[in-house]
Amino acid sequence: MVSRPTACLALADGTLFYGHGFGATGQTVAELCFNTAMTGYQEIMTDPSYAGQIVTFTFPHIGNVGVNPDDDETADPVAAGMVVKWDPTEPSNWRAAEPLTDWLARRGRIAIGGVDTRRLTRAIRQQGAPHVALAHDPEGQFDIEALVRAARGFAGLEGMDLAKDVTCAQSYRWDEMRWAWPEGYKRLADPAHKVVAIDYGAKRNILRCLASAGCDVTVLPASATAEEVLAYEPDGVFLSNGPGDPAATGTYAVPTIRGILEKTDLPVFGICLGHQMLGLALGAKTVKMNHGHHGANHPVKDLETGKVEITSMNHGFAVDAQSLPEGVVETHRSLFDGSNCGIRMADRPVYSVQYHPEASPGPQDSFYLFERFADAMTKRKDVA
Ligand SMILES: NC(=O)CC[C@H](N)C(=O)O
Repeated sequence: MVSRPTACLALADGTLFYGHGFGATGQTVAELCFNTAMTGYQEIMTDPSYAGQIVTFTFPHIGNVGVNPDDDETADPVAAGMVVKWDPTEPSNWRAAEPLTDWLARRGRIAIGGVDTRRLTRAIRQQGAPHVALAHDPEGQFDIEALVRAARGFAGLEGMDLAKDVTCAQSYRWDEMRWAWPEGYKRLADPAHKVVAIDYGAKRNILRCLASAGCDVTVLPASATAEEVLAYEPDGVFLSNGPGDPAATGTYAVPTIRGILEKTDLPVFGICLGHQMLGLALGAKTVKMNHGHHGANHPVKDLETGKVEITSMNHGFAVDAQSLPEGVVETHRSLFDGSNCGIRMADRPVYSVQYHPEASPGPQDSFYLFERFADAMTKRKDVA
């Protein structure tokens, strides 16, 4: 139990969790979710898809391997804060460059330790991702009423376009491949395919996976138009993951994707928010889930082969499989709750998945999806 609380997590229904604050001091409001992954807290905290969310880690030992310069999925932590069971211990790992606590403080992120994360996780499941306020004060002074009011005042992720906040400001090239110990990340020597990746909040390991599958990647901001994408004369188009409500981002992303689909026969591959963008562009609908899927052990069935993949997931919205129009096939389904996890156009190499084949963290069962994208680009060139 906590001896002297220096942090307080207030749920909008008035439930309070006290604990030890670490990282930055101050107060933040967000939606609260839980992630069940046993590794990869640094990748999770720096996944841009967590913008607007505080992450409860159900795995109790968080922080024990510190943080290092290689595992950031983007330049800064993007999750709004973190909730853990045990206060982080001194890091013990050959890759550790800094303790998690210092890293969070330097980057302005608030965390709370000493929380009964099992009880909190049950509350999240029962209430559906609650709105919360998290405060850290070394003096332990909390205005509880104001905190609960702040939690209630959070507008929620529905209707929020957050991709515009986390996308790149300018286009850039990416040629770094996956980690090859002991040399570190390798550079792509001889790329076979030119790919434009639209960045709604892309994780770096997705770009590394594309490069490792033989793609010379140019990353464009989320607002790119079909004309801007096609000006690069790509062999294929990739749609990235990202935060917020897909319907809100779709207002400008969908016309771009439709333009690409109407003007070309290019292979298109999307992941997570990119999957939702493709779904919307093809005429499907997206829905908000109760508490979403966030973890590294989610079983997904490939409906075409019958094979089950263990996948990494992080999403609070989903494509409604009932809304898929004719000509669009459901390819993957969650074995936890039956929700849609993949689609493709029946007659074109245009496909997407709700989960994360780049892992980071998580199993790498689904890397074949990057190779499938590369194969589709090779095939198209062979026909031409
Ligand atoms: N990882 C992602 O791309 C998340 C997509 C979307 N923001 C969701 O929560 O469903």
